[in-house]
Amino acid sequence: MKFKLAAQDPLSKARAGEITTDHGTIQTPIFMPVGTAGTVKAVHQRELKDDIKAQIILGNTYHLYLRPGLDVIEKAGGIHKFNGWDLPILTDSGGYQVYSLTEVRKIREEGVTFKSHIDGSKHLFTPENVMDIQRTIGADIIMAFDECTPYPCDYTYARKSVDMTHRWLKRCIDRFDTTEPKYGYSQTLFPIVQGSVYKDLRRKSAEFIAEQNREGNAIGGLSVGEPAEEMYGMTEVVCEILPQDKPRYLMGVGTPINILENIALGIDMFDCVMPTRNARNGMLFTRHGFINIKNEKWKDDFSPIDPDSDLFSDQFYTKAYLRHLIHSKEILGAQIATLHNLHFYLWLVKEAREKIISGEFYDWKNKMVKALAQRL
Ligand SMILES: CO[C@@H]1O[C@H](CNc2nc3cc4c(=O)[nH]c(N)nc4cc3[nH]2)[C@H]2OC(C)(C)O[C@@H]12
Repeated sequence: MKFKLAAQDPLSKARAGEITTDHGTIQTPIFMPVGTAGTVKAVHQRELKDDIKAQIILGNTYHLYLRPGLDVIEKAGGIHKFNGWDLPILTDSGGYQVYSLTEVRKIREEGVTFKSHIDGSKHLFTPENVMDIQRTIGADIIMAFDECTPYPCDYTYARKSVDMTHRWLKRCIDRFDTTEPKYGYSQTLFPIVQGSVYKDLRRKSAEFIAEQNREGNAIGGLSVGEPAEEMYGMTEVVCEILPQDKPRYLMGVGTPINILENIALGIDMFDCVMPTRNARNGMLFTRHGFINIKNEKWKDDFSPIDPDSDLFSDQFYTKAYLRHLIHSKEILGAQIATLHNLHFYLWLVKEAREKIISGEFYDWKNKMVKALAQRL
């Protein structure tokens, strides 16, 4: 994997770049639609590629390991062959999902035992087997096995947690660097900075992660309920330490405003369930603010969903019709709203990239953040 910086904003830490993988290039800043179980919910791969112009999507080790299972994915020839997405894929390592999805789990030095949220079967994830699992799934970028420190947590817990995450990282690196890709294309391992909301722990973790000299670095333990200002404070501290010449991935972020503020702090890659999950509930993001399409006010509004958008379905369908579909929990409603939000998120990061290159990012970002906060 290669990363080339194209431009840096003179008034902020924002940068524009390009990541090259064996499945294609990624223009950064980039938003990565979440396709947890091998599908971005309610959207076809063709729509993702041609209409939304997604450049990379996410899969999840925990979900894919449980269902359809590694045997099916291996027989298919890896995740790209299985789901038909032939552009880059990134898989999260499962640590977070075990923490957010399962009741019964035990975290030990060896790893994490957990019961499947699907059938209650018992499993063990260790740094070593999570590397093997991600080799078998076959994503282009894979994440280290870490503990996403819960929020809030006291300093002692956070310090112990980040130390364990660092010991687990060494085990991930040892395993990853002594195994080969299974399907003939290269894979890259990203380590993950932890440290909760404690600046000294964040600095210590960022320094340790930077020392590993991997091809990209992630920031975890955020977007877990902390106030946005705390998130920005930790991102700022970590980006001062992570190397300039490697992409920085802020996991699980976020709202359109979170994304713009973190681009200004030096983040290159984002993922979040918000545009897909909230779409299914009728929350639409636009450049003029956000719309709760279920609101009475849209009942007989026959204007296009988004007149500013070049997306077919944003022009073809009306707000009144989409409101009806969402109220009726019609599948087409989820499809139209999801297409709209993902198209908007990809437009937003593309617009940010162009403003960084033209040197206009700082003023544009401040104007856009004000607009995005409006309820329409
Ligand atoms: C705003 O959406 C809710 O917030 C969560 C996203 N926030 C998030 N922070 C993360 C941190 C880590 C981490 O430290 N390590 C690893 N390996 N992966 C991670 C994944 C993460 N995602 C979504 O997760 C749920 C589905 C609970 O609600 C969404």
